[in-house]
Amino acid sequence: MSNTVLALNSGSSSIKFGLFEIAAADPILLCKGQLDEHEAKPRLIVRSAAGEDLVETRRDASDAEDGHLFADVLAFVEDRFGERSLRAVGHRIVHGGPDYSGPVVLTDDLTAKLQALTPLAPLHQPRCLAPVRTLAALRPGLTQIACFDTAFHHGLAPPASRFAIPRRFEARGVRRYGFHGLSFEYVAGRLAEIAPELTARRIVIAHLGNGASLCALRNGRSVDTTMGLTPLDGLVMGTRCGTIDPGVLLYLQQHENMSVEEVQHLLYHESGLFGVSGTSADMRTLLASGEAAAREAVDLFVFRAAQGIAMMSTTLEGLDGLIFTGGIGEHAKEIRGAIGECLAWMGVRIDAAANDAARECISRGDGSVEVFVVPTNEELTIARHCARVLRAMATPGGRSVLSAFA
Ligand SMILES: Nc1ncnc2c1ncn2[C@@H]1O[C@H](COP(=O)(O)OP(=O)(O)O)[C@@H](O)[C@H]1O
Ligand SMILES: CC(=O)OP(=O)(O)O
Ligand SMILES: [Mg+2]
Repeated sequence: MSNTVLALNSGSSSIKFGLFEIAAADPILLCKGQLDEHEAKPRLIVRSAAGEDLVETRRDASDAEDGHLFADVLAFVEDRFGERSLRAVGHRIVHGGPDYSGPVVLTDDLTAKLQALTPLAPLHQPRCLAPVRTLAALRPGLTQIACFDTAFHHGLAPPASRFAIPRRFEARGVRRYGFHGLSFEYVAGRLAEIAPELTARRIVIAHLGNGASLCALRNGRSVDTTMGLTPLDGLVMGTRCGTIDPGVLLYLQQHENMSVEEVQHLLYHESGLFGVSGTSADMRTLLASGEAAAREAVDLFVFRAAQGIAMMSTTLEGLDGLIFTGGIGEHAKEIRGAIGECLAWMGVRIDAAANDAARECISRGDGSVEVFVVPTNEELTIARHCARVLRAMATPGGRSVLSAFA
């Protein structure tokens, strides 16, 4: 019987998962899949590690709301790998607040505490926590582990972490937290494998997906990032505005008579690529569109990403490596190419043929910045975290679960 861990990556536009065998030094992917809850007939797809279709089920929307898709995932795992093979479920939890620098075992109390952070990540936190409750109801004894997007940025310090508001608010936790940490951690680890000579240099990772953020890395650690107290700050995103004059928020409330809830909805759901194009949040649709507004939305996305990379380079006092990841970063060669052009003055030179082919290294030899495309793997990061927590739990007289990650 294998010891397995199910890693759930609940994002703003999808729930992806991977099932991993955790006996070996590094977790081994057994199968992967996706839950599409927002389709008219919510769908579960499971594929083998090599990508062959294994299972596809559809449910009525009301069944999916009641967690039946998760019951289908458990049934698949138990059927295929044995009833007691599943040792834990690891969850991507977007906001961990100020306390967590690593993964922790979820309890009812912790789940409630994390739920209270919903106003700081309204698009994500409920979507991340709903499966925790569903799985606890389906398998009450099952160990569930929270793996935080914020944890990788735990070491952020002023000035990068500080907002220019009265200090009493910082003491209450109003500061830059940063997100996409599970992705940045994976990519930083992968970079250490593919270009070890770069790890001590000045690196920016661009996670460009439905949510998008940048991370400045020094010696493999996050020293700056574009998202803030919430995943609303920084780059232009699918439906989120990114950095905006805070006076706009006051204007909307004072002169457009919008309520706080309406402003929140506008900034999280109606802005970004969707708001500027007026048609779509999906980069594929916008790139294929002939409309001027779609082109302008893409141009704004590129402009702000390039500005952000220059800003992260200021924190690092230069730039030696730039890595693209996330759905857009991995697949949209037009966006990588356009960002590269905006940053030519900084020594970024993208090789058109390598970029078209999405090779691992896409920079030309005459530039001063090495540019890579690295597919992210948040599920593997979650599985690694879970394996460490389970090992620490299993060590007789060993360190506590929490101190093992300090
Ligand atoms: N071939 C492609 N060309 C351009 N954009 C793409 C392509 N494939 C995916 N994308 C973009 O990636 C986005 C999703 O990124 P992803 O990282 O998977 O999202 P999430 O933030 O939900 O994890 C989509 O909204 C789409 O705009
Ligand atoms: C934090 C965040 O923006 O996540 P996602 O890209 O999944 O929306
Ligand atoms: Mg994602």
